[in-house]
Amino acid sequence: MEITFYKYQGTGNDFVMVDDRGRRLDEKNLGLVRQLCDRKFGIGADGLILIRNHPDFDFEMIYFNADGSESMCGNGARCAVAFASFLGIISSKTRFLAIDGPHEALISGGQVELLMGNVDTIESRAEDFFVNTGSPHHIRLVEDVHTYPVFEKGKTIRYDSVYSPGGTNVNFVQPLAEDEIFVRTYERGVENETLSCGTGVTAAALAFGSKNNQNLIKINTLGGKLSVKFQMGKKGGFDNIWLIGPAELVFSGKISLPPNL
Ligand SMILES: N[C@@H](CCC[C@H](N)C(=O)O)C(=O)O
Repeated sequence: MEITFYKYQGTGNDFVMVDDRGRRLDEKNLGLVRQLCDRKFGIGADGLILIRNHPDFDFEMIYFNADGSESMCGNGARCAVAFASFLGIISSKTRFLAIDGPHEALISGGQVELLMGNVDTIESRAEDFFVNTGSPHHIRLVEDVHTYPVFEKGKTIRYDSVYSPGGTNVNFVQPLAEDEIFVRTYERGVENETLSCGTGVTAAALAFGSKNNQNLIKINTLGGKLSVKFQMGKKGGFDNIWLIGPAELVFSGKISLPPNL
């Protein structure tokens, strides 16, 4: 079978996108997901995204990590909105469905503003924090994120028994100003550091912003800049959480799948 694919990136978090409105791909075929995301034997990406029709929404985003596991992906969702716009499914505004529920988004000049799900609470974990922003995120504040051993420490926390069996993503956050942070993330499902993680920087912004009483946080990642704005509720929750940043088509092509897939 031949598949037409589109490669997108959002602050260096990269995704293979497939217009699967014709339902040609079997989402249970994890071998296929891994093959497409493999950087040596496939196209190469942190994740695969299928765009499908949905009766109640503009489209549905199905997201897979490179290892075939499913989760919510903030950067992937921003790229999916850019892809849906490219395909002519949406214009400047959309309402779509992801694994964690409905989302809204705005797109203009390559920037996508994504409304994230509400967050009820930030949990303390000794000196660290845990926040679920559609996917699970452990947050640790560090003094110098550039020299921090993100892979080694991230992998250890990702497999900590407190997060078993699902595991967690792990974010290391260096404060730069009272409203600005640098974030590096070890992502489960990629099992490595990625250049940026949208749900991760959102979790980091909520934890950092609530500590500093700021509701608009500038974010730096290895792959570029994002921002997160939100409202803090009286009961320790957060709503109106927007993840804002660029999403870009890098290239497109066709791939012939081996017969065993
Ligand atoms: N890169 C993503 C997060 C993808 C999901 C994560 N790896 C998980 O398994 O929870 C983002 O931009 O949010």
